[in-house]
Parts: sequence; structure tokens; C-alpha cells
Amino acid sequence: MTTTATVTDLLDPASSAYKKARRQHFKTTKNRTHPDADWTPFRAAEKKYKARFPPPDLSDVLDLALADAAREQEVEAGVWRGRADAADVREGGAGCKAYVVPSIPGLVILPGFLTATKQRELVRYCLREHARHPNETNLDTHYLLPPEGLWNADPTLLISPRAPPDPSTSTSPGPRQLIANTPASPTTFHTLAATPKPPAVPSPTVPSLAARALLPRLRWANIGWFYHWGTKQYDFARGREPVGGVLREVCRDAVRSVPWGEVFREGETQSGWGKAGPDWGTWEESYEPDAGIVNFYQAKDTLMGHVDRSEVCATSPLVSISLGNAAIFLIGGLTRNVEPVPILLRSGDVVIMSGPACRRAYHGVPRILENTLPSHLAHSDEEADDWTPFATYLENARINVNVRQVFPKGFEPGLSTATPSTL
Ligand SMILES: O=C(O)CCC(=O)C(=O)O
Ligand SMILES: [Fe+2]
Repeated sequence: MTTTATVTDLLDPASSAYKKARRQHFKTTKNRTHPDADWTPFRAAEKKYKARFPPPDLSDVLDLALADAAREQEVEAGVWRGRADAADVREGGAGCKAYVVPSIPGLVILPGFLTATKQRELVRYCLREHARHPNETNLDTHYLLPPEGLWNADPTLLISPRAPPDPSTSTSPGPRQLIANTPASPTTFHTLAATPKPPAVPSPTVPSLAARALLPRLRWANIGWFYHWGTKQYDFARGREPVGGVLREVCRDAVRSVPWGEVFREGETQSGWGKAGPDWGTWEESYEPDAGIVNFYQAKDTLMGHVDRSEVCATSPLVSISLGNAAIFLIGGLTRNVEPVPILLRSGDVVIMSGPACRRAYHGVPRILENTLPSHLAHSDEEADDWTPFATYLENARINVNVRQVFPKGFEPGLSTATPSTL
């Protein structure tokens, strides 16, 4: 008989689950040489938190839910916990708690920013309304998805690959590809916009799958301006979908609730803001999200360290919303040589990355923390009629909504050749 090891078992050295994980670990790492000396501090942290055995020690991980008595039950039930004092933070915020991390100027954490009701609304929005045509998903390249979207399809519906089978080649619709790209800026913008953006080639080896079997392979859905993964640049010629409804409202509320004077204090202002100078003082009016990605993570998925530099504006806020299971988020500096700060992000937390030091800092998600789905997103006796499938999906998943602003205030992109579909 096989039983699923819980986090509590895995953290207890006397348990059989711990001993089994240890045996497996020694078996798989027996012949491995350890190139630790060559790892950058960012890579070393990724390895640490990715490790299945021994389970990572989270005592260096900033966990701001521990500073909030109202979240005690959520923390206890999820077992994994970091420390509220694991990093130096400054507290501020009007009407809600905002934490500034002075070692990474421009990084703001809004723990528990979203109510349980808002979290549910956003989960419904991401899966039911957003991850479908005309928004592109990772599956569109390889599969002929139903027009109503994967989520709304009959779970038994057989979804066919786009390309006819060819057993001689093998590619798969995997996670996001990390490709080196030229940072976008007002100077490089026109060259980047003119670079050819050939469509991705559908894999001839993916199998037909029922909608319910394909759903766990959903990895991302595009927001706003269309992103071209092959060149890691926006494809402005395709126009954009509007960023509206609950998403725009949540992002704008989050930006408005930040005490920006605390984030960028007088006298501490960093260089790198560009010709127009710091514009954090006017974000309340000028911030307008127009692009981004919804990331769908299954329990074993990770997102490698990267910099989001395809946006022409390298300073305006990027709003990142966590839903479902918790995760370890690493954020460091402008190179991988900067030791990252590990942060435990739980459902309802919002992170804002802004300003030149943070907006182009390396960051990544080395681990999803299993069994951390808060009870307000799980199955319950009195759940709303339509919540059951969402609760089932979330048992094993985390959703991150990552929303950006591509153009700086006042920048004239001159996109006369573009044919925006829904501007
Ligand atoms: O999942 C997250 O918290 C971060 C996602 C991210 O960095 C991205 O989409 O670029
Ligand atoms: Fe990112």
C-alpha cells in the first residue's frame, strides 16, 4: 500500500516518510559531484529551497503572515513556516499593512492584501474567464483548444494536437523558456519592435488528451500586450487585450495603498530612473497595467531565476498576486551574485516590484509548498455551488498573477503599424 507523505511526516526525522525520502535521496545523488563552489548565491539559494531531502529549513525565510494574529490558523494548518524577523523590514501603509525591504529599494510586500472573497473571485477569473481565447496560453502552440477554454470544456472532451504526429522529433509544451534578451528601453524599443516574431512551431509528438488530463499542463496565460516567447519581446503588431475588471481594480488598489514616501525616502533615491527622473510621486495617476502573465504552478513546478526586462518602462510597479498554495519567492539584485532574500508568499499576498533596483532584480520561485491551501479556498460543507472544481484544482496548485506596465508615462511608442484589436 502506498500512502502520501504529509509535510509533517517529511519534517519528522523519526517518521518512515522521512527515512524513505532519505534513502531515495542517497540513491539518486550517489554519483553526483557537487559543483557548489561554482554556484552564484542566487543559484545556491534555488538549490537549497528546491531540495526534496532534507526538506529545506525555512528559518531564514521572511514569513509576514506570522506577524498577523488573524492568520494563525492558516499558518498552523499549512505546517511550513518561516520567520517574521528573517529579514530587515520597515512597516507602513494606509489602511492595510505594507512592508518595505530596505535592502532591495522598491520592493514592497502587502501580506494578506486580498480578502478570501477577492481571492476566490480572482481564482475564478484566472481559470474560467482569462485562460482562454483570445488570451494565449502555453497549450495553444501545441493543441487545438476549445473556444470556450479548457476550464469550461467537458472534462472528457478529447483535445487534439495541432500538428500531425511525427515520431522522429521530440519537443514538448514545457514550462517557460528562459532565453537571454536585450533589455527593452526607450532607446532599444524601435529595433526590438521591428525584430521578426515567427510563430512557435507546434510539437508533432504531443498526445491527444482529455480536457481534465490537459488542465494540469496549463502553465501560463497571457495578459494584455501579446508576448512572443521565442524572442522574449512583446509582439506589438498583434495589438493587445484590455486589462480590466477585477484585475485592473486590484492592481490599482495595491499601488494606491503603498506608502511610496516610505519606499523611496528622500536622500535615499537611487540612480537608474532614466531621463524623466523618479516618478513614484505620480504613480497614483500614471500607473496603468497593460501586460503580464498568469502563472499556473503544479506542486513540483519551479520558476528559474530571471529578470523581467521586456517592458520599456524599467521602474513602474509590477504587481504580483499569489493565490492557492504558498511558495518560496527569491529576490536578489541586478546580478545572480547578490544573495537573494527568501520570502514565503501565501494566498492573498501581493508583492510590488518597482524602481530601478527592484524592477530589474533577479527573482524566481524555487518551490511550491505543498499542503498549504488555506481553508477558505479548500472544499467546505457550505461552499458556493460552483466552487468545488476550483477547490479540487487548487489542492495541488498555485496561481500567480503578474501584471506589468510596458510603457513609461509620456512615452510615444509610435505603433501606427500595429493593429490593436481591442485598444
Ligand atoms: O510566481 C511568482 O511569484 C513570480 C512569477 C514571475 O516572476 C513572473 O511571472 O515573471
Ligand atoms: Fe518575474
